[in-house]
Amino acid sequence: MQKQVAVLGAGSWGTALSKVLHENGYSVNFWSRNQDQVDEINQYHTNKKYLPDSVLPEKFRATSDLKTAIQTAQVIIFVVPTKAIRDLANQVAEFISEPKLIVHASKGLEQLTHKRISTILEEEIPIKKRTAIVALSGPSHAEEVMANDLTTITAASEDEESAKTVQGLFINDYFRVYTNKDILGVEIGAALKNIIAVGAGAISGMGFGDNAKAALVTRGLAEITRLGVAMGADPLTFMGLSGVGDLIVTCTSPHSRNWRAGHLLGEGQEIDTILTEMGMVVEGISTTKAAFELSQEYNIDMPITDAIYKVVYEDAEVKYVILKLMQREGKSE
Ligand SMILES: NC(=O)C1=CN([C@@H]2O[C@H](COP(=O)(O)OP(=O)(O)OC[C@H]3O[C@@H](n4cnc5c(N)ncnc54)[C@H](OP(=O)(O)O)[C@@H]3O)[C@@H](O)[C@H]2O)C=CC1
Ligand SMILES: O=C(CO)COP(=O)(O)O
Repeated sequence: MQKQVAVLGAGSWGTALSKVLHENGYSVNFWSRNQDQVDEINQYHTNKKYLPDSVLPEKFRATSDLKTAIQTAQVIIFVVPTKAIRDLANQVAEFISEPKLIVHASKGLEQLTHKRISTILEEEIPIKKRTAIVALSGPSHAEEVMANDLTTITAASEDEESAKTVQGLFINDYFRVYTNKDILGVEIGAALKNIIAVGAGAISGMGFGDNAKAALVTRGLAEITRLGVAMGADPLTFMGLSGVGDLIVTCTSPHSRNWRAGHLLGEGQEIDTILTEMGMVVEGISTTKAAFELSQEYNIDMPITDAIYKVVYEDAEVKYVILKLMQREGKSE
């Protein structure tokens, strides 16, 4: 029997992933909570708010009926902002009558609990209602996937067979999927790279150049790895797609909302204004607080996260904290 896949969340990434699945021949229950958006997708084949320059395949359909989307699917993919995952998972669990493969493609840490997304899903979807949990992550701007630009990504799970199932769902000539057993490392890399991307945008907004960008990416990778390893991740995971790969893509591209938010911060705008005007999720802002608190809990030195925290949560001037980073005592690499 051909698999039916529910994709929950019709922002830019949910739309792009649904398009890949549709092109791979799967039946996609593409769910949005917004009926106007569902009507736009079904009638005009566009999703103007989130992907203004893209056109969707003509036969592609969306729905606002969550219950049917869940009940007719064998695989359920969550692609909503991290802060929406717990509540949505709780609703979804109500509709599950037989075990489903649970996947998520979101990148963040729950702000209050500091929990990873797979942990939230484990807590909200009872074990008898799921076969496994897989995280799908890697360097992948939705806009480029919509244009069939070449993309690589990783499917991470403690259950290797389920990771391979997800690999099989998505892999095609322009979208290459690897598997990885270290879901903890993959989720930590995915969440924390957004903080470094805010920093990369900020130094660009302040007018600094490529040397500064390279410094931030490299030292950002070092601090992400330090925390990830302390939490139990394999250090090599951070050399992969969800570590250095995603750092490169988000720290060097105006496609990245995290980079764009940082750029505006660097130009001197206020964070609240930036987030209101952006109208899309900027995960790095809430993850900064969770990562800052985790760095204290694990007693890990994370100077870049600390700097961004001071700007976003303590109103420090961005120029001041970036220059302070350079004035720290000399260290061994
Ligand atoms: N964009 C990208 O290129 C990539 C994004 N990601 C990750 O994917 C996740 C989603 O990002 P993205 O699609 O870009 O986000 P967007 O901001 O583009 O869209 C968010 C979507 O989630 C929906 N949503 C928000 N809150 C809720 C809720 N409480 N219940 C149901 N639906 C909700 C929004 O609906 P509404 O319009 O009604 O508010 C919207 O459809 C993030 O964690 C991001 O880091 C990962 C890889 C690439
Ligand atoms: O995660 C992404 C690309 O891999 C998208 O990053 P932004 O959320 O910053 O746009």
